Amino acid sequence: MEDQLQLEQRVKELHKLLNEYGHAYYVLDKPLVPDSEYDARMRELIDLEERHPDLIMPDSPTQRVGGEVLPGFTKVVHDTPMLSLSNVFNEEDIREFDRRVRADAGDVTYVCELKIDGLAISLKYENGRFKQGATRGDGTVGEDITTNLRTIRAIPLKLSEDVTIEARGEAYMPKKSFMKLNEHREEEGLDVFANPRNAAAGSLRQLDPKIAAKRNLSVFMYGIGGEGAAYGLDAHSEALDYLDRLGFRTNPERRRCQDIDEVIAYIESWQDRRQDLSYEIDGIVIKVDSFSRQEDLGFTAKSPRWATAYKFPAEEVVT
Ligand SMILES: NC(=O)c1cc2c(N)ncc(C(N)=O)c2s1
Repeated sequence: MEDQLQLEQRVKELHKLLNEYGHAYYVLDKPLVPDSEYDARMRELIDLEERHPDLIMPDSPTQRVGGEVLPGFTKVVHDTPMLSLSNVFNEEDIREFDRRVRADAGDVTYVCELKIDGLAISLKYENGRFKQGATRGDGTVGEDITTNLRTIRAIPLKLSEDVTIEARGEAYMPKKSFMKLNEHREEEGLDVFANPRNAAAGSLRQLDPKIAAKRNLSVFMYGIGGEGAAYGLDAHSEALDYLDRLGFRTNPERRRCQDIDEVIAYIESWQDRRQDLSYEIDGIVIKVDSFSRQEDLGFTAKSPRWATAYKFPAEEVVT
């Protein structure tokens, strides 16, 4: 008869190990141990929980893939709207955006980020634990896809601090996973997905989380819902670093730019390099960094006036 206390101790140790290994592998893309070691520890935890179901905790790494198939998705009203971005298409538009920003807010610095071609999501945590995940929907009302988002290993079930926060970002399917998925679908005589964004959206709209779990989705988180100032943050770049510290996956290619010339140089540097990325991007997001400058600028009916998205010219499809 194994000692109950020793069992609980070992389960806690395995949670800690698997969360550390998982964070390093799925969030930082820097594995700490070979896959064989990760799998062996996961196997040990699954066996322990099968023999002692009383030891199964809701945030155990084994509990990412829920059992039940949902009858449908319930609606979620976002605490603050998930707005869309205005678009710019060339250098003249970008300079005009900068002129308008400086007319109302004076000299500003910007943050440039890769615009991930996936679907926007909202993740809510209470006291550091993942509680609810939703799609953007129409910006005001989205769908509760918590059970599907729990299967994405780049989404932490428990944060490094017991904070109550909403993180916003993009769920996406890596290019390699997209190619493999379409090969399988072709072999099975199923319709193929037109692009990774549709494949990611289709995967997260599955009512059976076991299907979403097999689609190898990932995320990049890029904002905090509500007032960043509530967390003692003065700028978007600080919010991104805070999301990192909490355990979220953020995109490492972000760049703070002192002026619009640096923004334009950054955009030009990605014009051709984007095909080297393991995920699709459809542009570059440009944001005024300071939250107080953002407040000076405010919003139009549907978009922030302190941000815009430069869209790459559509790639000519080689037929
Ligand atoms: N619609 C939006 O507000 C955004 C959409 C996206 C996107 N698809 N990818 C990256 C960012 C970002 N890093 O801010 C944003 S922001």
